[in-house]
Amino acid sequence: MYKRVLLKLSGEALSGEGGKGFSEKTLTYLVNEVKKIHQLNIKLGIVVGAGNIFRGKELKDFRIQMADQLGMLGTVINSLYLKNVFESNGLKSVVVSPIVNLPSVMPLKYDFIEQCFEAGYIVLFAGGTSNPLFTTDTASALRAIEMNADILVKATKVDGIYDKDPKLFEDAKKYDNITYEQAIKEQIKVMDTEAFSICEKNNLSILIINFFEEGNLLKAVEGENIGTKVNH
Ligand SMILES: Nc1ncnc2c1ncn2[C@@H]1O[C@H](COP(=O)(O)OP(=O)(O)OP(=O)(O)O)[C@@H](O)[C@H]1O
Ligand SMILES: O=c1ccn([C@@H]2O[C@H](COP(=O)(O)O)[C@@H](O)[C@H]2O)c(=O)[nH]1
Repeated sequence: MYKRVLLKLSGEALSGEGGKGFSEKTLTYLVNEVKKIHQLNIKLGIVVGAGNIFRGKELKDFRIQMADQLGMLGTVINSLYLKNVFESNGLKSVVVSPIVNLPSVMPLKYDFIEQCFEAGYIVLFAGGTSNPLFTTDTASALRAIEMNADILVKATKVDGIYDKDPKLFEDAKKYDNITYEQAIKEQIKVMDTEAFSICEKNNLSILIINFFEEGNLLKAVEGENIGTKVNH
């Protein structure tokens, strides 16, 4: 079983697949899935995207530098939203981010994060990398390494990495394992190349799983053979 896990959630884990905003049904599902792993006493960090609010590239009339700042703020909104939902359901959590100074957001400090983990808090890393022109995939790779995670679990809308996009091609073939090098070379779009590259340099395994399949998160943390594993 993994002891320190960075979970990357799509913004759609809050809205439902393809949706915008927040869905009570999806959030209840999310809380139940997270509860199953939190009770194993693992140190859990979460990076959440903002596809349910803004993805920079979707704002066509904006310069990307500006649009991405809205996207990063979207991740702060989602993290605060999640903190509230978690706490209403008995899950202690803290939001950390270098990009905003709000009463419920703490600065990102390694010693503080470690104290939170020791006290059983889920740490929500908000604000992406703090820089436009990136996405929360890259942020999750950075934060995973900063928190010394054993694994980066990307919980998304597909059940792993395929040789082509399985949402577009019915004949796409799934990989159980793939190297970082192959993922980068084949320009696999399920995760940013930057994220693959950071994980490769720091020897951090990635597991891609389908978030919307009940029990998957627990199976992933327990080391079951699901999804697609990316390593050397
Ligand atoms: N080779 C591939 N294998 C698997 N999925 C792929 C592949 N190429 C493209 N995809 C697509 O990548 C998508 C997942 O990446 P995407 O960036 O949309 O999700 P996310 O990172 O979970 O969301 P968000 O942008 O909200 O953080 C899948 O829904 C899938 O359609
Ligand atoms: O480091 C970062 C992370 C994110 N952004 C912007 O936020 C949105 C939402 O993140 P997703 O990973 O797409 O869910 C992203 O599209 C960027 O616009 C950023 O600029 N820098």
